[in-house]
Amino acid sequence: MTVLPFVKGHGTGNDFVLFSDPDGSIELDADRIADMADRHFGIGADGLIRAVRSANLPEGAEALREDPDAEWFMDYHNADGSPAEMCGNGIRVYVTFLIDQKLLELPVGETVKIGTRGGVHAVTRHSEAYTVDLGPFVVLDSEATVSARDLDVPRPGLPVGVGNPHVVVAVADDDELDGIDLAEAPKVQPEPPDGANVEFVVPGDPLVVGGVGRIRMRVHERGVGETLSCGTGVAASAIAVRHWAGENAPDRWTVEVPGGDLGVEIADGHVLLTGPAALTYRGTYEI
Ligand SMILES: N[C@@H](CCC[C@H](N)C(=O)O)C(=O)O
Repeated sequence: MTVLPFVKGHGTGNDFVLFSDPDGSIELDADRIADMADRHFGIGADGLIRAVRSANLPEGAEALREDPDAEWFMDYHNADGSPAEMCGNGIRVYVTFLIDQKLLELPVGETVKIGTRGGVHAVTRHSEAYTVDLGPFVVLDSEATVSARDLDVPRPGLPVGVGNPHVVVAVADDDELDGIDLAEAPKVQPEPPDGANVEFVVPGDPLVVGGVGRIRMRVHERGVGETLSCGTGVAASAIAVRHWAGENAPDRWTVEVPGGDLGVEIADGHVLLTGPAALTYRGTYEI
């Protein structure tokens, strides 16, 4: 039997189990990860993050080719055990974990490069939060149609890529947003080949206050279900609403999710996400 020490953490209520495996020697299959993430029979989390030195796994070697400074790789899996390219909330919690475990020194104001399946991302530490550069984004030309339980008719959705796939749907108002039942996965047509995270948004009224755009969002995450927050989903939502709003739309956005508020900035073709990260619990898990 192996006893695995783990830490739990969250970013605006999107929660993760994190453990350290610098040599990449701990093998966990999808079923085991799903067992650990189970909220009734396991530890419970939206995702599981393994801290591995990039040099010690094939995807990490690719990250090192992209940027030799990416010493650490965020090996991210959703609660159902599926791997994901990127997690905007998880990467802030991951950096907090590396600092906590004394695997990384990162004074306030400094930046670290982290390898992920979605490329290398720079994370900058502030006193109360982190900013992650999610890199360039894509707004796809193709329209999608999204239906969800308790949403009267299917709605148009905008496919947005921020390293992982998203489809963003605008709804009429707060009542409509709150009325959607996300216990069941929304259906996207045509079906995205690798699945998608689906965000439902209500643009603020007024949309812009003090030069900053405002959005409310709920999300159904691929491989998880409804979560209290999704960092890449927040970024995708700001990109979609900015796209719909046209030329005079701002570059800075505040997105309210059930777990709190996150900041988004679009600069030089990149999308930057700012938010908090916290470690909440330490334990051991027997394998
Ligand atoms: N919660 C994350 C996204 C996690 C991965 C996602 N479920 C996927 O499969 O793409 C975030 O904060 O970005």
